[in-house]
Amino acid sequence: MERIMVEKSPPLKGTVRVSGAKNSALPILAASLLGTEDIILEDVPKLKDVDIICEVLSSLGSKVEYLDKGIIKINSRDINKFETPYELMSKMRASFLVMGPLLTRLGKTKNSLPGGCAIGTRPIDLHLKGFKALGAKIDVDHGNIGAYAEELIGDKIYLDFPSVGATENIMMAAVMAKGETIIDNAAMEPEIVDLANFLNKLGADVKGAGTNTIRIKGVDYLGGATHSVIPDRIEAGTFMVASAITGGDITVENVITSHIKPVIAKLKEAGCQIYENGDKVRVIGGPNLKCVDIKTLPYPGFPTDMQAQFMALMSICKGTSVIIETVFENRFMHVDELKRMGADIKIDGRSAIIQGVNNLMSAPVKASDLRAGAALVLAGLVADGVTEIGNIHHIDRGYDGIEEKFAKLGAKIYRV
Ligand SMILES: CC(=O)N[C@H]1[C@@H](OP(=O)(O)OP(=O)(O)OC[C@H]2O[C@@H](n3ccc(=O)[nH]c3=O)[C@H](O)[C@@H]2O)O[C@H](CO)[C@@H](O)[C@@H]1O
Ligand SMILES: C=C(OP(=O)(O)O)C(=O)O
Repeated sequence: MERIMVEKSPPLKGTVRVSGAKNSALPILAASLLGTEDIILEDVPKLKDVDIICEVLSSLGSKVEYLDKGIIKINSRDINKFETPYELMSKMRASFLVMGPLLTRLGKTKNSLPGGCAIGTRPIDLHLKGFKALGAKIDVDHGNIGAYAEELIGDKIYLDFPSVGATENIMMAAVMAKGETIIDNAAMEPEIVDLANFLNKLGADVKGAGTNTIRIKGVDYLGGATHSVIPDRIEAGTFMVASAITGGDITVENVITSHIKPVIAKLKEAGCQIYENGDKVRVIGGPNLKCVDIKTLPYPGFPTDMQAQFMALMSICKGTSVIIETVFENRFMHVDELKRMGADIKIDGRSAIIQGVNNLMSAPVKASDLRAGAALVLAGLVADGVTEIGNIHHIDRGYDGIEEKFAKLGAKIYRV
Protein backbone atom coordinates (compact mmCIF):
# COMPACT_ATOMS: atom_id res chain seq x y z
CA MET A 1 0.00 0.00 0.00
CA GLU A 2 1.42 3.37 -0.98
CA ARG A 3 1.88 6.04 1.66
CA ILE A 4 2.88 9.68 1.58
CA MET A 5 5.63 10.65 4.03
CA VAL A 6 5.84 14.27 5.14
CA GLU A 7 8.74 15.58 7.19
CA LYS A 8 8.71 18.79 9.19
CA SER A 9 9.66 21.29 6.50
CA PRO A 10 11.07 24.80 6.35
CA PRO A 11 8.69 27.66 5.45
CA LEU A 12 7.49 26.90 1.91
CA LYS A 13 8.57 29.39 -0.71
CA GLY A 14 8.14 29.81 -4.45
CA THR A 15 5.49 29.64 -7.13
CA VAL A 16 3.00 26.92 -7.87
CA ARG A 17 0.52 26.67 -10.74
CA VAL A 18 -2.81 25.08 -9.93
CA SER A 19 -4.35 22.57 -12.32
CA GLY A 20 -7.79 22.58 -13.88
CA ALA A 21 -10.62 21.99 -11.41
CA LYS A 22 -11.60 18.40 -10.66
CA ASN A 23 -15.14 19.52 -9.91
CA SER A 24 -15.45 21.21 -13.30
CA ALA A 25 -13.65 18.55 -15.32
CA LEU A 26 -15.88 15.71 -14.05
CA PRO A 27 -19.29 17.20 -14.98
CA ILE A 28 -17.89 18.56 -18.26
CA LEU A 29 -16.56 15.11 -19.17
CA ALA A 30 -20.01 13.67 -18.34
CA ALA A 31 -21.61 16.40 -20.47
CA SER A 32 -19.42 15.42 -23.41
CA LEU A 33 -21.87 12.53 -23.87
CA LEU A 34 -24.29 15.12 -25.23
CA GLY A 35 -22.17 16.36 -28.13
CA THR A 36 -22.14 14.55 -31.46
CA GLU A 37 -18.98 16.13 -32.86
CA ASP A 38 -15.37 16.32 -31.63
CA ILE A 39 -14.86 17.85 -28.20
CA ILE A 40 -11.43 19.02 -27.07
CA LEU A 41 -10.97 19.68 -23.37
CA GLU A 42 -7.91 21.56 -22.16
CA ASP A 43 -6.39 21.93 -18.70
CA VAL A 44 -7.94 18.67 -17.56
CA PRO A 45 -6.19 17.67 -14.31
CA LYS A 46 -4.32 14.38 -14.17
CA LEU A 47 -6.37 12.59 -11.52
CA LYS A 48 -7.72 9.15 -10.71
CA ASP A 49 -11.27 10.52 -10.87
CA VAL A 50 -10.69 11.82 -14.39
CA ASP A 51 -9.38 8.41 -15.51
CA ILE A 52 -12.45 6.73 -14.05
CA ILE A 53 -14.99 8.99 -15.72
CA CYS A 54 -13.09 8.59 -19.02
CA GLU A 55 -13.41 4.81 -18.59
CA VAL A 56 -17.15 5.29 -17.99
CA LEU A 57 -17.42 7.30 -21.23
CA SER A 58 -15.50 4.62 -23.18
CA SER A 59 -17.74 1.90 -21.73
CA LEU A 60 -20.75 3.79 -23.13
CA GLY A 61 -19.24 3.97 -26.63
CA SER A 62 -17.52 7.39 -26.60
CA LYS A 63 -14.10 7.60 -28.20
CA VAL A 64 -11.71 9.09 -25.65
CA GLU A 65 -8.13 10.03 -26.54
CA TYR A 66 -5.55 11.57 -24.22
CA LEU A 67 -3.61 14.00 -26.41
CA ASP A 68 -0.98 16.32 -24.93
CA LYS A 69 -0.65 16.96 -21.22
CA GLY A 70 -4.04 18.03 -19.93
CA ILE A 71 -5.80 17.69 -23.29
CA ILE A 72 -8.48 15.09 -23.93
CA LYS A 73 -10.42 14.56 -27.16
CA ILE A 74 -13.85 12.96 -26.97
CA ASN A 75 -16.30 11.95 -29.63
CA SER A 76 -19.65 10.63 -28.41
CA ARG A 77 -21.46 10.42 -31.76
CA ASP A 78 -21.81 6.65 -31.56
CA ILE A 79 -22.64 6.03 -27.91
CA ASN A 80 -24.51 2.76 -27.80
CA LYS A 81 -25.01 1.82 -24.15
CA PHE A 82 -27.29 3.29 -21.55
CA GLU A 83 -26.02 1.30 -18.56
CA THR A 84 -22.77 1.94 -16.72
CA PRO A 85 -20.75 -0.86 -15.13
CA TYR A 86 -21.08 -1.21 -11.36
CA GLU A 87 -17.30 -1.49 -10.85
CA LEU A 88 -16.80 1.99 -12.29
CA MET A 89 -19.83 3.64 -10.72
CA SER A 90 -18.93 2.34 -7.29
CA LYS A 91 -15.44 3.88 -7.49
CA MET A 92 -16.58 7.44 -7.75
CA ARG A 93 -19.71 9.30 -6.84
CA ALA A 94 -19.44 11.86 -9.62
CA SER A 95 -19.89 9.14 -12.25
CA PHE A 96 -23.61 9.47 -11.44
CA LEU A 97 -23.44 12.69 -13.48
CA VAL A 98 -23.73 10.64 -16.68
CA MET A 99 -27.38 10.02 -15.83
CA GLY A 100 -28.73 13.41 -16.99
CA PRO A 101 -26.87 13.36 -20.33
CA LEU A 102 -27.83 9.73 -21.08
CA LEU A 103 -31.46 10.31 -20.20
CA THR A 104 -31.80 13.24 -22.57
CA ARG A 105 -29.69 11.73 -25.35
CA LEU A 106 -30.99 8.13 -25.32
CA GLY A 107 -34.27 8.40 -23.41
CA LYS A 108 -33.10 5.85 -20.88
CA THR A 109 -30.30 5.24 -18.42
CA LYS A 110 -29.56 2.71 -15.71
CA ASN A 111 -26.80 3.05 -13.14
CA SER A 112 -25.93 1.61 -9.80
CA LEU A 113 -26.80 3.86 -6.90
CA PRO A 114 -23.72 5.75 -5.78
CA GLY A 115 -22.65 4.74 -2.29
CA GLY A 116 -22.30 7.13 0.60
CA CYS A 117 -18.78 8.02 1.62
CA ALA A 118 -16.84 9.17 4.61
CA ILE A 119 -18.30 12.68 4.55
CA GLY A 120 -22.01 11.84 4.77
CA THR A 121 -24.84 9.79 3.29
CA ARG A 122 -25.00 11.92 0.11
CA PRO A 123 -28.49 11.01 -1.17
CA ILE A 124 -29.56 11.70 -4.78
CA ASP A 125 -33.22 12.52 -4.16
CA LEU A 126 -32.87 16.02 -5.65
CA HIS A 127 -31.35 14.70 -8.89
CA LEU A 128 -34.31 12.31 -9.20
CA LYS A 129 -36.85 14.98 -8.27
CA GLY A 130 -35.53 16.99 -11.23
CA PHE A 131 -35.63 14.08 -13.68
CA LYS A 132 -39.20 13.28 -12.58
CA ALA A 133 -40.28 16.89 -13.06
CA LEU A 134 -38.98 16.65 -16.64
CA GLY A 135 -41.25 13.63 -17.15
CA ALA A 136 -38.90 10.70 -16.50
CA LYS A 137 -40.06 7.51 -14.81
CA ILE A 138 -37.68 6.35 -12.14
CA ASP A 139 -37.29 2.81 -10.85
CA VAL A 140 -34.95 1.27 -8.36
CA ASP A 141 -34.14 -2.43 -8.37
CA HIS A 142 -31.27 -4.47 -6.94
CA GLY A 143 -29.21 -1.37 -6.23
CA ASN A 144 -29.71 0.04 -9.73
CA ILE A 145 -31.58 3.16 -10.56
CA GLY A 146 -33.24 3.54 -13.93
CA ALA A 147 -34.68 6.66 -15.55
CA TYR A 148 -36.79 6.45 -18.69
CA ALA A 149 -38.61 9.04 -20.80
CA GLU A 150 -39.91 8.98 -24.38
CA GLU A 151 -39.73 12.73 -24.28
CA LEU A 152 -38.46 15.14 -21.64
CA ILE A 153 -40.51 18.29 -21.20
CA GLY A 154 -39.16 21.41 -19.49
CA ASP A 155 -40.63 22.38 -16.12
CA LYS A 156 -40.01 24.56 -13.06
CA ILE A 157 -37.89 22.76 -10.48
CA TYR A 158 -37.22 24.06 -7.00
CA LEU A 159 -34.26 22.45 -5.24
CA ASP A 160 -34.75 22.12 -1.46
CA PHE A 161 -30.97 22.59 -1.12
CA PRO A 162 -28.68 24.14 -3.75
CA SER A 163 -27.01 20.82 -4.53
CA VAL A 164 -24.10 21.10 -6.94
CA GLY A 165 -24.55 17.63 -8.44
CA ALA A 166 -28.35 17.89 -8.74
CA THR A 167 -28.09 21.30 -10.44
CA GLU A 168 -25.56 19.86 -12.92
CA ASN A 169 -27.45 16.64 -13.62
CA ILE A 170 -30.77 18.45 -14.13
CA MET A 171 -29.15 21.12 -16.28
CA MET A 172 -27.62 18.41 -18.51
CA ALA A 173 -30.94 16.54 -18.79
CA ALA A 174 -32.80 19.76 -19.61
CA VAL A 175 -30.56 20.98 -22.46
CA MET A 176 -32.33 18.73 -24.93
CA ALA A 177 -35.77 18.65 -23.27
CA LYS A 178 -38.73 20.25 -25.04
CA GLY A 179 -39.42 23.83 -23.96
CA GLU A 180 -38.01 25.72 -20.99
CA THR A 181 -36.71 24.38 -17.68
CA ILE A 182 -36.20 26.71 -14.74
CA ILE A 183 -34.10 25.52 -11.80
CA ASP A 184 -34.77 27.61 -8.69
CA ASN A 185 -32.50 27.61 -5.64
CA ALA A 186 -29.82 26.28 -8.00
CA ALA A 187 -26.23 25.91 -6.84
CA MET A 188 -24.12 28.94 -7.81
CA GLU A 189 -20.62 27.43 -7.71
CA PRO A 190 -18.09 28.52 -10.38
CA GLU A 191 -18.07 24.92 -11.64
CA ILE A 192 -21.78 25.28 -12.52
CA VAL A 193 -20.91 28.33 -14.61
CA ASP A 194 -18.09 26.44 -16.31
CA LEU A 195 -20.44 23.58 -17.17
CA ALA A 196 -23.07 26.01 -18.52
CA ASN A 197 -20.43 27.75 -20.67
CA PHE A 198 -19.33 24.40 -22.05
CA LEU A 199 -22.93 23.34 -22.79
CA ASN A 200 -23.56 26.65 -24.56
CA LYS A 201 -20.45 26.10 -26.70
CA LEU A 202 -21.97 22.77 -27.76
CA GLY A 203 -25.08 24.69 -28.85
CA ALA A 204 -27.24 24.63 -25.71
CA ASP A 205 -29.24 27.61 -24.43
CA VAL A 206 -28.48 27.95 -20.72
CA LYS A 207 -28.84 31.30 -18.97
CA GLY A 208 -28.41 32.43 -15.38
CA ALA A 209 -25.70 29.98 -14.27
CA GLY A 210 -23.93 31.54 -11.30
CA THR A 211 -27.22 32.93 -9.95
CA ASN A 212 -29.81 30.91 -8.06
CA THR A 213 -32.17 30.71 -11.06
CA ILE A 214 -31.02 28.87 -14.16
CA ARG A 215 -33.15 28.90 -17.32
CA ILE A 216 -32.58 26.28 -19.97
CA LYS A 217 -34.31 26.27 -23.35
CA GLY A 218 -34.15 22.83 -24.92
CA VAL A 219 -32.47 22.41 -28.32
CA ASP A 220 -32.56 19.44 -30.73
CA TYR A 221 -28.89 19.04 -31.42
CA LEU A 222 -25.56 19.55 -29.67
CA GLY A 223 -22.29 19.52 -31.60
CA GLY A 224 -18.65 19.87 -30.60
CA ALA A 225 -16.44 22.46 -28.90
CA THR A 226 -13.02 23.27 -27.50
CA HIS A 227 -13.08 24.25 -23.86
CA SER A 228 -10.53 24.95 -21.11
CA VAL A 229 -11.45 23.82 -17.62
CA ILE A 230 -11.38 26.60 -14.98
CA PRO A 231 -8.61 26.54 -12.34
CA ASP A 232 -9.13 24.46 -9.22
CA ARG A 233 -10.08 26.87 -6.43
CA ILE A 234 -9.71 24.17 -3.78
CA GLU A 235 -6.20 23.24 -4.89
CA ALA A 236 -5.37 26.96 -4.86
CA GLY A 237 -6.78 27.30 -1.35
CA THR A 238 -4.81 24.26 -0.17
CA PHE A 239 -1.49 25.83 -1.27
CA MET A 240 -2.50 29.14 0.29
CA VAL A 241 -3.05 27.37 3.61
CA ALA A 242 0.32 25.61 3.13
CA SER A 243 1.98 29.02 3.02
CA ALA A 244 0.04 30.16 6.09
CA ILE A 245 0.75 27.08 8.20
CA THR A 246 4.51 26.97 7.43
CA GLY A 247 5.01 30.73 7.75
CA GLY A 248 5.99 30.65 4.09
CA ASP A 249 5.77 32.90 1.07
CA ILE A 250 3.98 31.17 -1.81
CA THR A 251 2.64 32.68 -5.01
CA VAL A 252 -0.19 30.60 -6.40
CA GLU A 253 -0.69 31.00 -10.14
CA ASN A 254 -3.67 30.29 -12.39
CA VAL A 255 -6.22 31.42 -9.84
CA ILE A 256 -9.53 33.21 -10.39
CA THR A 257 -9.36 35.26 -7.21
CA SER A 258 -13.10 36.02 -7.17
CA HIS A 259 -13.67 32.27 -6.73
CA ILE A 260 -11.71 32.15 -3.47
CA LYS A 261 -12.92 35.27 -1.69
CA PRO A 262 -13.86 33.48 1.56
CA VAL A 263 -10.47 31.73 1.70
CA ILE A 264 -8.64 35.04 1.16
CA ALA A 265 -10.83 36.78 3.75
CA LYS A 266 -10.28 34.12 6.42
CA LEU A 267 -6.52 33.93 5.86
CA LYS A 268 -6.30 37.72 6.18
CA GLU A 269 -8.40 37.57 9.35
CA ALA A 270 -5.93 35.01 10.71
CA GLY A 271 -3.09 37.46 10.06
CA CYS A 272 -1.63 36.42 6.67
CA GLN A 273 -0.52 39.03 4.20
CA ILE A 274 -2.17 38.50 0.85
CA TYR A 275 -1.41 40.23 -2.44
CA GLU A 276 -3.61 39.67 -5.47
CA ASN A 277 -2.20 40.37 -8.91
CA GLY A 278 -4.19 39.21 -11.93
CA ASP A 279 -4.33 35.43 -11.83
CA LYS A 280 -1.75 35.23 -9.03
CA VAL A 281 -2.15 35.33 -5.27
CA ARG A 282 0.84 35.70 -2.98
CA VAL A 283 0.33 34.49 0.58
CA ILE A 284 2.82 35.30 3.32
CA GLY A 285 2.16 33.27 6.42
CA GLY A 286 3.28 34.24 9.84
CA PRO A 287 4.52 32.77 13.07
CA ASN A 288 1.75 34.43 15.08
CA LEU A 289 -1.44 33.65 13.21
CA LYS A 290 -4.63 33.74 15.26
CA CYS A 291 -7.62 31.43 15.29
CA VAL A 292 -10.70 32.43 13.26
CA ASP A 293 -14.22 31.00 13.18
CA ILE A 294 -15.53 29.35 10.04
CA LYS A 295 -18.94 28.21 8.84
CA THR A 296 -19.12 26.21 5.64
CA LEU A 297 -21.90 27.14 3.24
CA PRO A 298 -22.83 26.68 -0.42
CA TYR A 299 -21.04 29.14 -2.75
CA PRO A 300 -20.36 32.02 -2.31
CA GLY A 301 -19.94 30.96 1.32
CA PHE A 302 -16.86 29.29 2.75
CA PRO A 303 -16.33 25.99 0.85
CA THR A 304 -16.77 22.73 2.73
CA ASP A 305 -13.91 21.38 0.57
CA MET A 306 -11.51 23.77 2.43
CA GLN A 307 -12.80 22.96 5.93
CA ALA A 308 -10.33 20.19 6.79
CA GLN A 309 -7.32 22.19 5.56
CA PHE A 310 -8.37 25.19 7.67
CA MET A 311 -8.80 22.94 10.67
CA ALA A 312 -5.18 21.80 10.30
CA LEU A 313 -4.16 25.48 10.23
CA MET A 314 -6.33 26.41 13.24
CA SER A 315 -4.72 23.56 15.21
CA ILE A 316 -1.53 25.61 15.56
CA CYS A 317 -2.93 29.16 15.60
CA LYS A 318 -3.26 31.25 18.75
CA GLY A 319 -6.61 31.05 20.57
CA THR A 320 -9.80 29.11 19.99
CA SER A 321 -11.64 28.55 16.74
CA VAL A 322 -15.13 27.21 16.06
CA ILE A 323 -15.67 25.52 12.71
CA ILE A 324 -19.28 24.75 11.81
CA GLU A 325 -19.88 22.31 8.96
CA THR A 326 -23.35 22.90 7.50
CA VAL A 327 -23.03 21.23 4.07
CA PHE A 328 -22.21 17.60 4.97
CA GLU A 329 -23.43 15.92 8.15
CA ASN A 330 -20.30 13.87 8.78
CA ARG A 331 -17.27 15.74 7.54
CA PHE A 332 -15.11 15.68 10.65
CA MET A 333 -13.33 12.37 10.07
CA HIS A 334 -9.96 14.16 10.00
CA VAL A 335 -10.42 15.32 13.60
CA ASP A 336 -9.31 12.05 15.21
CA GLU A 337 -6.26 11.92 12.96
CA LEU A 338 -5.29 15.53 13.75
CA LYS A 339 -5.77 14.73 17.46
CA ARG A 340 -3.30 11.85 17.08
CA MET A 341 -0.83 14.48 15.92
CA GLY A 342 -1.39 16.51 19.09
CA ALA A 343 -4.21 18.84 18.01
CA ASP A 344 -6.76 19.86 20.67
CA ILE A 345 -10.17 19.53 19.01
CA LYS A 346 -13.61 18.75 20.42
CA ILE A 347 -16.66 17.92 18.35
CA ASP A 348 -20.14 19.04 19.35
CA GLY A 349 -22.64 18.02 16.67
CA ARG A 350 -21.80 19.97 13.55
CA SER A 351 -19.26 22.17 15.36
CA ALA A 352 -15.59 21.57 16.02
CA ILE A 353 -13.90 23.61 18.75
CA ILE A 354 -10.18 23.91 18.15
CA GLN A 355 -7.82 25.16 20.82
CA GLY A 356 -4.55 26.12 19.15
CA VAL A 357 -1.46 24.25 20.39
CA ASN A 358 2.22 25.24 20.08
CA ASN A 359 3.35 22.11 18.25
CA LEU A 360 2.04 19.15 16.34
CA MET A 361 3.89 15.84 16.36
CA SER A 362 4.17 13.23 13.63
CA ALA A 363 2.13 10.01 13.77
CA PRO A 364 0.97 7.31 11.39
CA VAL A 365 -2.37 8.65 10.13
CA LYS A 366 -4.96 7.75 7.49
CA ALA A 367 -6.73 9.92 4.94
CA SER A 368 -10.45 9.21 5.35
CA ASP A 369 -11.38 11.33 2.32
CA LEU A 370 -9.75 13.66 -0.16
CA ARG A 371 -9.62 16.90 1.83
CA ALA A 372 -8.92 15.07 5.08
CA GLY A 373 -5.83 13.75 3.29
CA ALA A 374 -4.82 17.28 2.26
CA ALA A 375 -5.24 18.44 5.87
CA LEU A 376 -2.89 15.69 7.06
CA VAL A 377 -0.25 16.70 4.50
CA LEU A 378 -0.50 20.30 5.78
CA ALA A 379 -0.28 19.20 9.41
CA GLY A 380 2.69 16.97 8.54
CA LEU A 381 4.62 19.97 7.17
CA VAL A 382 4.78 21.50 10.65
CA ALA A 383 4.69 18.40 12.87
CA ASP A 384 7.92 17.29 14.54
CA GLY A 385 9.27 14.13 12.88
CA VAL A 386 7.96 12.20 9.88
CA THR A 387 4.22 11.85 9.36
CA GLU A 388 3.16 8.73 7.48
CA ILE A 389 -0.16 9.11 5.65
CA GLY A 390 -2.06 6.01 4.56
CA ASN A 391 -5.14 5.56 2.34
CA ILE A 392 -3.64 8.04 -0.09
CA HIS A 393 -5.84 6.87 -2.97
CA HIS A 394 -8.24 9.51 -1.61
CA ILE A 395 -5.60 12.22 -2.14
CA ASP A 396 -4.83 10.98 -5.67
CA ARG A 397 -8.51 11.40 -6.56
CA GLY A 398 -8.21 15.15 -6.38
CA TYR A 399 -4.64 16.56 -6.33
CA ASP A 400 -2.66 16.56 -9.55
CA GLY A 401 1.05 15.92 -8.78
CA ILE A 402 0.76 16.73 -5.09
CA GLU A 403 4.25 15.62 -4.01
CA GLU A 404 5.99 17.27 -6.97
CA LYS A 405 4.22 20.57 -6.40
CA PHE A 406 4.88 20.60 -2.65
CA ALA A 407 8.50 19.45 -3.10
CA LYS A 408 9.13 22.30 -5.56
CA LEU A 409 8.12 24.72 -2.80
CA GLY A 410 10.67 23.16 -0.44
CA ALA A 411 8.49 20.61 1.35
CA LYS A 412 10.06 17.35 2.45
CA ILE A 413 7.48 15.00 1.02
CA TYR A 414 7.74 11.70 -0.79
CA ARG A 415 5.78 8.59 -1.62
CA VAL A 416 6.74 5.10 -0.49
C1 LIG B 1 -17.66 16.31 -7.97
C2 LIG B 1 -18.12 17.50 -7.20
O1 LIG B 1 -18.41 18.54 -7.76
N1 LIG B 1 -18.14 17.36 -5.87
C3 LIG B 1 -18.49 18.51 -5.05
C4 LIG B 1 -20.00 18.60 -4.98
O2 LIG B 1 -20.47 17.36 -4.46
P1 LIG B 1 -22.02 17.03 -4.56
O3 LIG B 1 -22.54 17.50 -5.86
O4 LIG B 1 -22.18 15.60 -4.22
O5 LIG B 1 -22.57 17.93 -3.38
P2 LIG B 1 -24.03 18.50 -3.19
O6 LIG B 1 -23.99 19.97 -3.34
O7 LIG B 1 -24.98 17.73 -4.04
O8 LIG B 1 -24.30 18.11 -1.67
C5 LIG B 1 -24.49 19.07 -0.67
C6 LIG B 1 -25.48 18.55 0.35
O9 LIG B 1 -26.73 18.28 -0.28
C7 LIG B 1 -27.18 16.99 0.06
N2 LIG B 1 -27.95 16.42 -1.08
C8 LIG B 1 -27.38 16.42 -2.31
C9 LIG B 1 -28.07 15.87 -3.38
C10 LIG B 1 -29.35 15.34 -3.16
O10 LIG B 1 -30.00 14.82 -4.08
N3 LIG B 1 -29.85 15.35 -1.91
C11 LIG B 1 -29.19 15.89 -0.85
O11 LIG B 1 -29.68 15.89 0.28
C12 LIG B 1 -25.89 16.22 0.33
O12 LIG B 1 -26.11 15.08 1.11
C13 LIG B 1 -25.03 17.25 1.03
O13 LIG B 1 -25.34 17.30 2.40
O14 LIG B 1 -20.35 19.69 -4.15
C14 LIG B 1 -19.91 19.55 -2.77
C15 LIG B 1 -20.46 20.74 -1.99
O15 LIG B 1 -19.86 21.90 -2.40
C16 LIG B 1 -18.41 19.45 -2.73
O16 LIG B 1 -18.01 19.15 -1.41
C17 LIG B 1 -17.89 18.34 -3.65
O17 LIG B 1 -16.48 18.44 -3.78
C1 LIG C 1 -15.98 15.78 -1.68
C2 LIG C 1 -15.23 16.00 -2.74
O1 LIG C 1 -15.37 15.41 -3.94
P1 LIG C 1 -16.42 14.32 -4.44
O2 LIG C 1 -17.77 14.98 -4.52
O3 LIG C 1 -15.93 13.98 -5.80
O4 LIG C 1 -16.40 13.18 -3.46
C3 LIG C 1 -14.10 16.98 -2.74
O5 LIG C 1 -13.64 17.34 -3.84
O6 LIG C 1 -13.68 17.42 -1.64
